[in-house]
Amino acid sequence: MAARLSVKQDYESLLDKYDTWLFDCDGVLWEGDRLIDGAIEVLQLLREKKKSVLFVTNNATKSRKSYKTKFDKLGVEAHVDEIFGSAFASAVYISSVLKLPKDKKVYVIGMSGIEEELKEEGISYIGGTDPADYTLEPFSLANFTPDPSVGAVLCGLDTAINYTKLSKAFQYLIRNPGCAFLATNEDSTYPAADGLLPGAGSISAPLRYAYAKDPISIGKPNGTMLECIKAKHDFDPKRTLMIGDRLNTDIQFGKNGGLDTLLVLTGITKEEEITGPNASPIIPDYVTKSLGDLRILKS
Ligand SMILES: C[C@H](OP(=O)(O)O)C(=O)O
Ligand SMILES: [Mg+2]
Repeated sequence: MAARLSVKQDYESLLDKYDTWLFDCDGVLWEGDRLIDGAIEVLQLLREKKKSVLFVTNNATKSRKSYKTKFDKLGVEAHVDEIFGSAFASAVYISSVLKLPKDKKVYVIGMSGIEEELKEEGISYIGGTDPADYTLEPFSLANFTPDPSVGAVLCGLDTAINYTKLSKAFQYLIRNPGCAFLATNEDSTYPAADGLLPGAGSISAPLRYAYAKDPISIGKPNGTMLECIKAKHDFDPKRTLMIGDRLNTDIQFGKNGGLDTLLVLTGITKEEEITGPNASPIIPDYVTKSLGDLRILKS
């Protein structure tokens, strides 16, 4: 059973036990552009205590650089090399694991975050935010000239998803058996400021249904993200805490990587998913209502 944190001593023992603190973003630090109450103070406190603070988000709509801008705007101290997004991890995967040849391209369903990270990694792409794909006109196969250099389809959260993008991605997959099918992440939902919206997994769902194959998913809970972090930061997994709001991504990610986990209830996971007859089998080590609860350490 997860330990419920409530009194100051509980939080003090976390401070003693963990040197590296990995933070999920949506639902932990913020909902959309609204900060979770107390998040700034808690992060400041951890830095004052010389803890290493890293941000690990499945949200691929932004690159690390754009996240830095968001952190700055919200008044939260963060540095680009502390930020790990699934757009970045996907670009690293394509170049280092898939080793997509330089003359090949990626067809992107997704937004500028993916494009910026692909560019940064020297990977060519088409689709994405290309205005030619922003159309509600019926898709015509007769008028479609596929780019023969497409060697991978990468699908992330795309708030302008349409039938043309899905059809092009599908064509690339079925025409070329060697074409890799990748997803930045598979979150079914996304915690926006005013409620839940479909997440990146809901964008790739029509494609995986049509293609009858699952994509390789890069983000949490899969290990690629942790590999990216390990490549840049030295940390002892036994003294590292993963803090998240979603059981099947954040908490499972921590478990897969041998990290302890803290669940907050300010995002996706609700109380009934961790207690009672319908509780999930994914059990975090600790639960607290909100990251802001750690402010008790200042009193
Ligand atoms: C919600 C999730 O972002 P995270 O919670 O990992 O920051 C996502 O955008 O799919
Ligand atoms: Mg989250």
